[in-house]
Amino acid sequence: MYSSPSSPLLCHSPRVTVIGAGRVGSTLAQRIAEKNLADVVLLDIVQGMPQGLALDLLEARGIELHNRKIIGTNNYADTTGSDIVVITAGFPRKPGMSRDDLLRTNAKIVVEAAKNAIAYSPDAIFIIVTNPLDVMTYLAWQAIGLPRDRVMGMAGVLDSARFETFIAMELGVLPSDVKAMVMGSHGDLMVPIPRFATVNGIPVTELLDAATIERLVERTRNGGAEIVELMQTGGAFFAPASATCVMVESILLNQSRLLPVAAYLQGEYGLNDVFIGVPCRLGCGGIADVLELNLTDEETAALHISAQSVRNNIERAQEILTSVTR
Ligand SMILES: NC(=O)c1ccc[n+]([C@@H]2O[C@H](COP(=O)([O-])OP(=O)(O)OC[C@H]3O[C@@H](n4cnc5c(N)ncnc54)[C@H](O)[C@@H]3O)[C@@H](O)[C@H]2O)c1
Ligand SMILES: O=C(O)C[C@H](O)C(=O)O
Repeated sequence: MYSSPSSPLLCHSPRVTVIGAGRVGSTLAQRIAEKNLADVVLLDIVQGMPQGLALDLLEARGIELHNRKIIGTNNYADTTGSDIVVITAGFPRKPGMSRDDLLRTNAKIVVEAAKNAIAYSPDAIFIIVTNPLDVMTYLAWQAIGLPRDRVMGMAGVLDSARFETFIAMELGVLPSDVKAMVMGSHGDLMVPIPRFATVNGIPVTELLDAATIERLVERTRNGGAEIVELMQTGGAFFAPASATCVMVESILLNQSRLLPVAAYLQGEYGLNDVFIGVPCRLGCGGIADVLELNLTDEETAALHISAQSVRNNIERAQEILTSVTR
C-alpha cells in the first residue's frame, strides 16, 4: 500500500467551534458543514445531545456530498485549535420578554464559554450570537482580552436580511436583488437606514412612499419578537444561522465582505467603548476595517440613543457578574 509523507500544511482543515448546540448552534453547524466551509465542533453542557446531533449530521454527509468532520462534545479540550469560535450558548427569550431580560441568565454563561474556549484556541476569532447581543459581545471581549478585530457580534446581517425580506415582499421582487443596512444595537432601538436600501441599485425611497417604508422599518425592529410570538417556544434560528454562516464564510475564505457587524468602537461615529452594529469589512483576520459613513443628524442621534442603551445594560451586566462572583 502506498503511504505519502504527511504534510501538515496540505492537511490543515479549518475548524469552527460552535458553543451551544441548541437551535441556532445546531443549524449553524449544519450550514457550515454542508457548505463545505470547515470541520465543526459542537459543544453543549447537555450530555449526549451534541454527540447525537454530530452523529446525525455525519450520517447526512454522503447525501449532502461533503466530507467535513463534525464532533459533538461536552469537553472544551475537543475544541483545541479552532480558527473561529461562535457562542450561541444561553437562553432564548419567551413571548412577552425583551432580549435585555436575558441579561441575568446569559451573562455568566457567555463569559465562561469565552474563557474556556480561548484557553484551547488562543488564535481564534470569536463571533457572539447570544442575546442581548451587543452586551454579551462586550462581556466576552472583556473576559478574553483580545484585540477588537477578533471579537464581534452577529445581528446586523440578520436584521438587514429581515428588512430586505420585507422590502422584497412589498415590491414583489427577488429577495437577493434587495440590499439594505441596519445599524445600531440588536434591540428595539436598532437603526434601519432606508436611504441605504436599494433594489438592484435603485433606492427604495424611489419605489416606496415614506409611510410604507416606516411600516417596514417597524416590522424589522420587531422582527425577532414577531417570530417569538408566533412560535411561543423560543426564537428564530434558520435566518440567524444563515446570517452567522455568512460571517464565518467571509472570514474563512477571506472574502472581505462589507457586512453590518457588532464591533467595538473607538471614536467611530463619535462613540467609544461600546459594541454596536456598524458596517465592517470581514476577512481572514476578523474585522479588517470599521467603515465610518456620513450619517444624517437624525441617523447619528438614533445610533447614539441605541449605544446609550447598550452602555446602560453593560453596567447592569457587570453588576450582575460582580454579585455572582462575590
Ligand atoms: N444575535 C442574534 O441575532 C440572535 C438570533 C437568534 C438567537 N439569538 C440568541 O442565541 C441564543 C441561543 O438561541 P437558541 O434558539 O439556539 O436557544 P436554544 O435554547 O435552542 O439553545 C441554547 C443552547 O445553549 C446551551 N447552553 C446553555 N448553557 C450552556 C453553557 N454554559 N455551555 C454550553 N452550552 C450551554 C443549552 O443547553 C442549549 O442547547 C439565545 O440567547 C438567543 O436569544 C441571537
Ligand atoms: O428575537 C430574539 O429573541 C432572537 C433573535 O435576537 C432574533 O432577532 O431573532
